[in-house]
Amino acid sequence: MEAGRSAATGDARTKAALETAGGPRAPKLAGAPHEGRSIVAVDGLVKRYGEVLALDHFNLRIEPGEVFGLLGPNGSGKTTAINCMLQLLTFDKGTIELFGEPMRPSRYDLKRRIGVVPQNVAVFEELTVRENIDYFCALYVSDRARRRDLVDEAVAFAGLEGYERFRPRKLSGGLLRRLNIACGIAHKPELVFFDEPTVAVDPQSRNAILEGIRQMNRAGSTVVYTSHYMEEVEEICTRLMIMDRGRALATGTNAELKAMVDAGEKIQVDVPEFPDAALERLRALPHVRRALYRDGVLELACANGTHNLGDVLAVLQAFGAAFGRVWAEPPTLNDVFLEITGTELRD
Ligand SMILES: Nc1ncnc2c1ncn2[C@@H]1O[C@H](COP(=O)(O)OP(=O)(O)OP(=O)(O)O)[C@@H](O)[C@H]1O
Repeated sequence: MEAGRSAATGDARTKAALETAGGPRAPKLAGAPHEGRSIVAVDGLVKRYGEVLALDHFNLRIEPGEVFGLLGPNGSGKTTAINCMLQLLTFDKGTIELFGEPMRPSRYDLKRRIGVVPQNVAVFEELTVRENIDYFCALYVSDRARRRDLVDEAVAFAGLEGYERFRPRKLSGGLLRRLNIACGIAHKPELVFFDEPTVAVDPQSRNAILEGIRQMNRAGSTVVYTSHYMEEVEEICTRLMIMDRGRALATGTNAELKAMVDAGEKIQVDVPEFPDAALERLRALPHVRRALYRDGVLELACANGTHNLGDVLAVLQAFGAAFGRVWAEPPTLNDVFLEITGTELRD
């Protein structure tokens, strides 16, 4: 699902935010305890939309301080999982605890500690950038002076200085996305859900968004980040889950996931001429799993290691084989996904 300018309405977010904040007059509550407990704990979650099984006994644990990635192709259940956790959707089975407490639609004390950046841009067209941020911040923070500071900080955080008096329709797609983020995080939540925040944004805005998320995390927020872009998840997430068809397929750090499967480093070398004996020597290297030579290209699949390329080039040199372009690719999360599901993660 792609966010678009046509989706720029504050109504959806207001509903979510009011639900989340419990309204402007919701009581200010002291932080509930969650020391020593997962900040997110989901067990056996089942969600059906009629015939469609969107979440199939889904389990999840996220610890305080993590940038946790939910990575899966379109339709794998990422948004459904988030919306269930936020109690914006009812579900058929399972339990959800946030901050160590059972999450319920009426738990405004928990909802106030959460920020949500929804997949579809949801801001008010008739309000300026600053008014939009202030509006959403006011759902959580009633003190005007405090709010002024928070809005200033959110404007700076999202790189929206100079645009504060603009209405959303005057903003580029990337700036609109940044406004969407500023509206979701101005109240400085402890736990923030970002649902595919970089879909359809330019590279500059994308980098600003990812850097902003890192900063929030350094300042103490736990982040849940959904994406179908594996490069982004690899870049910013401390741990991640690969999802498909409503199920958690694998969870771990980048390195742990790659170590779980047989995916190794791929090496290709352009070699105009290559003797069979050299190919045999390559195949005898302990970390080389497969070596093929065809159409002037040497293709190797190696176990993960640090000296793969050096060892391969040393064999080429020993046989006096002249070589051209050299290309090496470490294993990617796509390889992990491919190995588990038999299909590509990329759309
Ligand atoms: N309101 C709905 N009614 C019926 N089916 C739905 C609805 N929302 C989602 N689904 C279905 O539930 C499954 C999970 O969808 P969901 O949007 O949670 O996936 P996603 O991983 O967030 O995908 P995307 O990246 O496209 O947003 C899909 O098969 C989707 O078609």
